[in-house]
Amino acid sequence: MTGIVHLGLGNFFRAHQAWYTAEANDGWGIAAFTGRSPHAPGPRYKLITRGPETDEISWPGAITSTHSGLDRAAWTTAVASPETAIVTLTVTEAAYAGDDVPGRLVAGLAARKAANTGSLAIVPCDNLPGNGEVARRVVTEAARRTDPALAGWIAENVSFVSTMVDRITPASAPPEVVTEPFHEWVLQGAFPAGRPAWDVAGARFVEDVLPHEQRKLWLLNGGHSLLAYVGSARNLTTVAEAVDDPECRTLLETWWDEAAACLPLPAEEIRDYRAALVERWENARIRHLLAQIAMDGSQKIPIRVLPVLRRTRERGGMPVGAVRVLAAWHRHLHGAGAPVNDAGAARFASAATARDLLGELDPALAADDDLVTALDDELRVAAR
Ligand SMILES: NC(=O)c1ccc[n+]([C@@H]2O[C@H](COP(=O)([O-])OP(=O)(O)OC[C@H]3O[C@@H](n4cnc5c(N)ncnc54)[C@H](O)[C@@H]3O)[C@@H](O)[C@H]2O)c1
Ligand SMILES: O=P(O)(O)OC[C@@H](O)[C@@H](O)[C@H](O)[C@H](O)CO
Repeated sequence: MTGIVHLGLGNFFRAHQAWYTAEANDGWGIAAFTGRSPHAPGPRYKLITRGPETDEISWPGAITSTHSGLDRAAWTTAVASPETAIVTLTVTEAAYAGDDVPGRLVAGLAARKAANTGSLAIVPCDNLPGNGEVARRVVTEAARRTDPALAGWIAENVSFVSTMVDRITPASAPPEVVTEPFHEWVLQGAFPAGRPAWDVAGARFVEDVLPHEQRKLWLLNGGHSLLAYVGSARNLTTVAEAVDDPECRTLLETWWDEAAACLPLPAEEIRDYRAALVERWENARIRHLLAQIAMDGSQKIPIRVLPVLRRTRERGGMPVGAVRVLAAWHRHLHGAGAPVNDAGAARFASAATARDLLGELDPALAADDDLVTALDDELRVAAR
């Protein structure tokens, strides 16, 4: 049995969802489609689980076939197959803002409706808050534009599962995938046609994924973005270098204090998570490039940094850590540190003042004079 169709055949998928499925070892397999590449690499890959001192090698075997994402016929056939119960996605944050991925999902679901092969679950695994709800919205809107009856069928037959996914997996040369020992997967939502026993490998199925998602997106991903912009401007190359740099570390702790104050979680859980993050990031045998994390900041800053900034302002505080991340990101867009690799950057880069930059992010923030002054001061410091 195949059971799972995946879109976005990248390293994270191989180290995470494909690994969990292999560990479940209960007969499920994955037909995996590349996101954009016309050439599909083979299904076999070597997974190097890289601890601080040793490597563990495995060859997870859950991927049963691979296909080019440009092969629309293979895609619609796979989604429509009566064997398929789940569609998983790793297509980057930016893809949810475009037309291509929603369009492909709609084409697959239209074929499934026509084949009368029943309900299924769509499981996005990108670092987006409420990724299931985001997928539901963009897919439903795309379906409504072409076929309102299909939108109705989707509402009745497709479950959009929201997930928090975590396993640091830097870019590496295929067929080798390097990942860390730590892994986490928290899922909220129904699987109307069944699922693998991913819980065997530690996945958790919860009623409310939100606090897990906020913990990860703000502390881990927000911390990553901070290190990427501040650290690369200080000529550092990797996360391990940046977390050991006193200036980056002080700012990171300031940001973490601000984010922690906004998290609906017990203090000791947050303290342990922060300590574990430092340990994970200090693993210098994982070469995680700041330049990779710096990519697509226009998609990442609004979800990793702004929620904490807004909440802190609502309580009357001044989030100095968040403000410094915004200033470092703006400076990055003007040439400091890692190269700019972000199709959505232009409008933020051309913001000439602190008020303009905040206005591009959220007009309500641009009306906050104290925040504008704080960011203005930081932009001046950063420009020196
Ligand atoms: N790498 C990690 O440590 C990690 C951890 C947690 C979550 N994630 C999530 O997984 C995503 C993929 O990470 P990765 O490390 O595998 O990256 P990757 O670059 O190896 O893979 C990205 C995949 O997305 C596809 N893609 C990109 N843009 C697309 C588009 N517009 N339309 C369709 N497909 C598109 C690519 O073709 C590729 O298959 C990340 O963006 C992130 O949201 C990654
Ligand atoms: O993968 P991205 O580009 O969304 O973000 C870069 C990193 O912050 C991210 O990959 C983390 O390493 C990952 O989310 C850890 O699970």
